[in-house]
Amino acid sequence: PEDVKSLRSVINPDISRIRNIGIMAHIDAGKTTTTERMLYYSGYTRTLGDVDDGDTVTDFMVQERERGITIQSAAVTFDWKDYRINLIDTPGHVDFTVEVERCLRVLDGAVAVFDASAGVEAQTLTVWRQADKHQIPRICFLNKMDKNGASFTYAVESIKQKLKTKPLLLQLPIGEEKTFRGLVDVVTKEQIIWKSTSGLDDGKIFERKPLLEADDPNLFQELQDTRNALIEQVADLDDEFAELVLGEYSESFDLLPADKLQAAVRRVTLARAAVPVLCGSALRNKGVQPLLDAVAAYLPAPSERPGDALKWYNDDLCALAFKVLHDKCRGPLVFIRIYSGSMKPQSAVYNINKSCTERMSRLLLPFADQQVEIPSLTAGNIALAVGLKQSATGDTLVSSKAAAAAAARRAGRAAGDLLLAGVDVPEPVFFCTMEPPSLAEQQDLDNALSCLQREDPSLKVKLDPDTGQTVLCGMGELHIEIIHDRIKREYGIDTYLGPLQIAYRETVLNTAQATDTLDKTVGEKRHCVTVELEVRPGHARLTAERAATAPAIEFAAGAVPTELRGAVENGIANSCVQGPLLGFPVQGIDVTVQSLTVHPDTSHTMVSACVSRCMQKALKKAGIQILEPLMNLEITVSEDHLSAALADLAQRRGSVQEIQSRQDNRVVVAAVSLQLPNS
Ligand SMILES: Nc1nc2c(ncn2[C@@H]2O[C@H](COP(=O)(O)OP(=O)(O)OP(=O)(O)O)[C@@H](O)[C@H]2O)c(=O)[nH]1
Repeated sequence: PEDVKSLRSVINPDISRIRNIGIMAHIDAGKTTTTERMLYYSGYTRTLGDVDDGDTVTDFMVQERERGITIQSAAVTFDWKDYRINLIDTPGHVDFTVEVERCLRVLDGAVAVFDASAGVEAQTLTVWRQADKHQIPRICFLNKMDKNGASFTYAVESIKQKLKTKPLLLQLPIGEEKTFRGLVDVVTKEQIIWKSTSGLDDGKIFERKPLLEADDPNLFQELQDTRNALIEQVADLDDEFAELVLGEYSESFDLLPADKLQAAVRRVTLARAAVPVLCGSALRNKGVQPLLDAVAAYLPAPSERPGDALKWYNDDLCALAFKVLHDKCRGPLVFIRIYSGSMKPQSAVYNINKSCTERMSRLLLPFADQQVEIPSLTAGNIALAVGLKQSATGDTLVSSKAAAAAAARRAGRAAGDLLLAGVDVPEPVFFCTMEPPSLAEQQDLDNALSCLQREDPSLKVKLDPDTGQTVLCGMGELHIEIIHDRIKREYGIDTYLGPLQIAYRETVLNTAQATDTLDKTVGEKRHCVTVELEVRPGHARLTAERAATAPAIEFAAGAVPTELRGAVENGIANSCVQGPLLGFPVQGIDVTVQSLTVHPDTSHTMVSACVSRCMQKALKKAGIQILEPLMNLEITVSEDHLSAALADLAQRRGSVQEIQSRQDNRVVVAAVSLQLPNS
């Protein structure tokens, strides 16, 4: 049909016209619905997809359609007016924060979507902090203005309080809840009303006209007040604008041209001094087009973002692989963000992380639900490369080894240091065994798991040394379930999952000393070691950084010759792999090696073995404590259910940190040790 935009429009738009943005939100705030509407209004999809029917473009994995939540973040490209928008759909579930983090690295800006009846919720706070860390300018979209309980004022206040940011009100809603029907544009002083045409109510048609006092005196007054406050707020944050306001327009803000205000709001947003706030209802098809205008107007182009790649590489290629998908027919598809230079199909790239050269066959643009083959792509863009076999999520790609060396010289660093990003992966908290239906399928299973690990660095796969079974370690129950599901659907292996277990840790309660001697003659040689050591609770035991780290080791003065330190450290590390109580890793301990006596013929392996055995003794004597993973949670309940929720928390040994009020509801902020679903 003709009304679907030609997908072969501009391939390489001017960099100032590119917007690489993400949508971040609490689960169920309406991210998917908003994305769908964006694609629809920009002309790339013919029908309005509906999440509830499981028929959307971005939620393309089968499991996602069934579960109705977004797991894999997919990049989608579309054009809005003269802008190329690359949208990276970030997941909202807490099991997938690693995915969120990875996507944030390639974004230049973000839209935070909120449920206007709930304000800022827990997951948004987490993602918001991650975006702070990556210095990403944002705009806020208060969605669900049509919903019962929706409140613009409440949501704005919650943004101010919880996100500790300065909201810039660029719009006001016309009506609220059932009566929500349009917006006031505070910058241009216009009203935007969506027309209910008979039949198709898809929100494509709306009217924009100046809001006059006669239209609605109260709303008009509200607009005046909000606009004056906005102007003062922006003048406070931007000197150039302050000069203008204090000079030419000091008599009347009314005459201040919209484009001057807009330019100042843009500067303030890019400087991350404040955050524009817009509102609407994606489901009711209201507010999405102005949101797209705001993305173009206020969020940065790739060239407006800080970064060293351009400085290092000049016009040479420098790109980041930020996502790997495995496609049945085409093999691995690697999503790539280009920071400098350009890319061509049928060309070689050098992967700095893997120190290898690879060839890509084709280059695709992920236009809405179609992938369009392209002849080249320049800096600032996002593409899909076909044919890269080694590159994994987080790898840096450049044109050649020589180019990497040249860039390293310019940066005054080693080539291996010029990586764009490493992804910090938190320690997994759940694990379980996975078995193929027959031994013959073990190899296929291993292959499937290694593909999945390339896509998802938060999935860990181990071999149980005692049973030889494959063990999956993941971020949550849902994470492991989805991996299981994908192995069945995508690789055709119906695996058996053992019971889910929690990845506990062991630590010591007290200080204890132990000595041990190992005396063994192997062949001609006598190996003889005596060690004396002390273990005690690590002094930084309870801080988060320390939590996952290896023991801190000290050597008493003169006790251990330098050439044997490695062997002693190995012995200590080995003893911490499996704690003496339940066999979980030992962490949060300090060790002092007080003395070591070694017969001249003794091998390093024997030294390690003796130290390890001595450690086990000391650990047992020191008394072992099990550490449980803790989960922070937020429970929203009505007043009537508060006591029941608190009782349930108490039963689970949860600790309540705070009870807040949110409109008519109460919000319990608590920490609970992670428990198995049916325990
Ligand atoms: N009343 C109302 N409901 C909405 C609106 N937008 C979305 N919803 C509903 O909210 C629910 C969640 O919407 P989604 O778009 O799936 O939300 P999401 O943030 O993508 O959810 P996850 O992918 O699971 O994180 C669906 O039932 C939508 O129909 C809105 O503007 N108003």
